[in-house]
Parts: sequence; C-alpha cells; structure tokens
Amino acid sequence: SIRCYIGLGSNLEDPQAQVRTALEQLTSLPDTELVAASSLYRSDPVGPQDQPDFVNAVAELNTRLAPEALLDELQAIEQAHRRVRERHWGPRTLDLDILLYAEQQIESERLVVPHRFMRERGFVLWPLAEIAPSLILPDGTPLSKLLSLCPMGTLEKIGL
Ligand SMILES: CC1(C)Nc2nc(N)[nH]c(=O)c2N=C1O
Repeated sequence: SIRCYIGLGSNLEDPQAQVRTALEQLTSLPDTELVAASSLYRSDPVGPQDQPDFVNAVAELNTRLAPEALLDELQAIEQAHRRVRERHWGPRTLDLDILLYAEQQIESERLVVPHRFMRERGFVLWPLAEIAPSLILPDGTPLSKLLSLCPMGTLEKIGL
C-alpha cells in the first residue's frame, strides 16, 4: 500500500469539531488505514483576511486506493460536512487535500500532487513535520529545509 498525507482545514461551524470528526472519518475509508494524525493548529487565514481563523491538521494514511479514488472519498467526506463553496479561497466547513501520494508527482485535471502550495504554507508544513519530521518531498527537498524558510509565526497548537 501507499503512504499518503492529507491536509485538513476548517474555518466554519466549529472548526475544531469539523477537523476532529473528519479525522475519525478517515479511519473508515475503504482499503485505507490512518497511520498518524498531527495535533490541531489554529492559524491566521492565508489569502482573503476577511474570514475566521482556520483549524488545520495533517493525517498520514496507508492506502490501496488509486489517487482519484482517494480524492473521490475525500470529496464525499467534504460533502458530508455540507461544504458549500461561496467564493474561491473563502470560508469552508471542511477542506481535505491530498498533499503527498508516496513519491508520485501527479498532474491531472482533478489532481495536482504534491499539493501546489504546500511548500510555502506553514499551516501544512508544521503539522506535517510533527508526524513526518524526516520527510523528503518527491523533488528531493527535505521538509526540514522548507520549515527553515517558513516561520511558525502565529500558528499555535490547540490542546487535546
Ligand atoms: C483560503 C486558504 C487559501 N487559506 C487558508 N488559510 C489557513 N490558515 N488554512 C487553510 O486551510 C487555508 N485554506 C485555504 O484554502
């Protein structure tokens, strides 16, 4: 099976509960096991600032699902959280992104992996480093190097 990493984010309708529930739902995906989950982090919105703070986390899965089948399952979980897209980069109840899918580099209509913005997003890199500190990205960049370029800033770990 394939090791993959999922980014979770929410800033609507009790974001902590949205992320915690989504983590539980990841444990029951078909042909998939949840290997690890980061802490939850509160983070300032990147992009449009006129929206609530986010709660972010990263999960590590082992899956036998193909990338697009995994994406279908993640989108079903987002729908179950009544994700409504008002505006691009606007507030949402739940965002599930495939950050990494083993060493694969994927560029299809539906899917770009590694996630195109992950290298410059502290709300992804710091939770990812919590569960996979020695990770090397498919292009050979060590996660530790990306972290050194990405201050933790106002990111703060949320207690359990
Ligand atoms: C709107 C945009 C770009 N900003 C974010 N900002 C933060 N802090 N966390 C997110 O998950 C997030 N997701 C997004 O899609």
